[in-house]
This record gives sequence, structure tokens and C-alpha cells, in this order.
Amino acid sequence: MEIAVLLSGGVDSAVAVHQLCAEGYKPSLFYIRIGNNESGYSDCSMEEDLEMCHAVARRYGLPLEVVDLHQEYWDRVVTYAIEKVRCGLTPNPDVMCNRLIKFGCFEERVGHLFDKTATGHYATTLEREGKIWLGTAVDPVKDQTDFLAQIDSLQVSKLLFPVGKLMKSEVREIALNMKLPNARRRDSQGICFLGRINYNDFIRHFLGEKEGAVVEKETGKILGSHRGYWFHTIGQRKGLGLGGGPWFVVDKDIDSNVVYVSHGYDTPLQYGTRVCLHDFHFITDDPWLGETFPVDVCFKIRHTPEFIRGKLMRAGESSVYVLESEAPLQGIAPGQFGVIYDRDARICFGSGEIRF
Ligand SMILES: Nc1ncnc2c1ncn2[C@@H]1O[C@H](COP(=O)(O)OP(=O)(O)OP(=O)(O)O)[C@@H](O)[C@H]1O
Repeated sequence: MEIAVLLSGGVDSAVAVHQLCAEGYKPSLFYIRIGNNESGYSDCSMEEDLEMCHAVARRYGLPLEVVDLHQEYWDRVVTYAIEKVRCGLTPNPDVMCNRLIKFGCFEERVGHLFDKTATGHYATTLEREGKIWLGTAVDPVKDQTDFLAQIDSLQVSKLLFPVGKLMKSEVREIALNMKLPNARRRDSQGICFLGRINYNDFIRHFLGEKEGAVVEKETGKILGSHRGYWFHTIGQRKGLGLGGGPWFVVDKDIDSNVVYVSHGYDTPLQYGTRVCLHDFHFITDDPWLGETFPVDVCFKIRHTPEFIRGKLMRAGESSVYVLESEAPLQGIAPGQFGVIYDRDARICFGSGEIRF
């Protein structure tokens, strides 16, 4: 079997290489370059990543190739992110990067020459009724299936996750025992360029600044000013510049460029139990065909270790689903993905974009 490994320079994908070699495979290694760009942003950690990748390749005597997907990333992921922010939404570039770049453009360019593509993601795959499903990782704290919740059935059936059945501590231990060059390296912030730069600078570069009011939601009182609703996200606490906090962003009016806040940890305006998921995407298949709604599910509305319990309903015949959470949810941010799992949080079925 011919395997391509996506190698990042981090410890997880290095151990993925080790695991495959220990099973007798001779995978080919690929580093995806998404780097400096015309706008003057540079990413210094990239050179270090690449050095680590070369060291891992040398250690196992495997070929390493750099695949430049910089333009594709900017055309697809950055454009998506900016458009969402412009509409007042909170995008998730990591989710889109996996779908469009790591398993999209890479597959078209290189991956199609291989039987399987392996990564260091904390996730698993499992077979049920003759189909391959995306399974959660053994280490619940490291589980990354929420970042993979927009991939499709072809992608999932081709993927290998050699570290998905290991705890992070075991991964580190393997790396230390094998004296891998990056054994002690800190965890990366993801491939996404957006995770590595100052987010506000990046947004400012594309959308500029426009002063607007910060208003207390309950009273309508103007408390201060902001430099553009696009710098603020629902659920945000830090960076509001208001005294006497805590203050939380609870709403935004993009037409009038107003950011609404509410005071205190227990302000009810911060919480909700109902989440609307639009354009719902099933990774492998619709598991609820013929079932009576609501169905019991687990879900996440952001990257947290906890899976939350709730009930899912379909809104008519459309691809809109409504989630009713058992526990109050803090800061439901439209634009983020609501990721749905089975009731035992073993299988990730898919995701939809949160909207009001
Ligand atoms: N620049 C890159 N080139 C190739 N593959 C990458 C790159 N960045 C990330 N990946 C792949 O995606 C996986 C998940 O990346 P991410 O940065 O989200 O997580 P991570 O758990 O910190 O992984 P790692 O420790 O391997 O960096 C990596 O393990 C690797 O397989």
C-alpha cells in the first residue's frame, strides 16, 4: 500500500510516520507550504517546521517533498474567512483548510497518486454497514474531529490517523523514546496561517477600521466605542476596553456597526440552548434516514474537550437542523460550525454552520 503522510514539523505527524514505519510501511512525506504572501505577512515558524520535517525524513530514510498550496489557500480559505467576517460571522478557517486544502487541493495535486493519506490528527475511522465513518479519538482532550467535520466520504475513506488511538502522553513518550527531533516541541497552532498571525492585524488589512458604539444590550446605554464590528465575536470577553467587567459581546448589528454587550458572568443574554445549523453536511451518510426526530446526539459548538448532549430536529425537508442543548451554551457564535456526534460521542456525523 502506498501512503502519503502530511508532515507538519510537529510531534503528532512525526509519530504518525513512526507508527507507519513500525508497521512496515515506507510512506512518502509531504509538507504543505502556506507561507509568505503579497500582503507582507510572514511566518517565521515555517522554516523551523520544514527543518523538523527534513530531520524526521532523514531519521526514517523517507522522501520528503514540499507542496506549495499558498495561492490555493489564499483563494479559498482566506477568501471564505474574510467574507464571513464581513457579514458579521465568526469563520472557522481550520475546518475549511482541512476540507479544501489538506484533503482537497493536496489530493488533486499529489494525494491521488497514493492509496492512503495519513495525518497526525487525533481522530479515528471505523467501518459500519460497509461504510467508513469518522470516529473520535481515544484521547478526548485532543480529539480533532470537529476540525474534520466538513470532509466528505471519499476523503474519510482514504484517510489514516495513526495517532488517533493513542493518548497525547503516549505520543510524546514514543517521540522521546525514539529520540525524534521534535519530541519536546510545543504543539502547533494548526496549519492555518490565520492561527499564527495577529488576527486583528489581518482583519484590519482587509476590512480597515470604522468606529462604532459599544452598547449595553439591556439598557441601550452607550458604554464606549470599537473600531469595527468585524473585530468582535459573540461570546468575546477580552479586548473590549470597558472597565468594571466582565462584559461579554452578546449581539452585533452590522448595518449600524453596533456591538452589544452584557454585564456579568451569569448574564442570561450570554446563554442559549437552541442552535440552528444551516447547510448541514454529512461526512459519510445521513444516519437518521427513517428515524423519528428528535434524535439524541452529542455535539460541540467550538473546539472544546467536552461533548455536550442534546436533541436534534430537522427543520422541514431542508438541510437546516435545530439543536436543543441539555445544558445552557455560552456564546453561540454564528459562522462557527455545530458538529454532531452520535449519543456516545464515538462517530462524528457532520456539521452545519451556526446561524440565528
Ligand atoms: N504545513 C503542513 N504540511 C503538511 N501537513 C500538515 C501541515 N500542517 C498540519 N499538517 C497535518 O495536519 C495534522 C493536524 O495539524 P495541526 O497543526 O492541526 O495539529 P497538531 O496536532 O499540532 O499536529 P502536529 O503535531 O503534527 O503539528 C498534522 O498532524 C499534519 O498531519
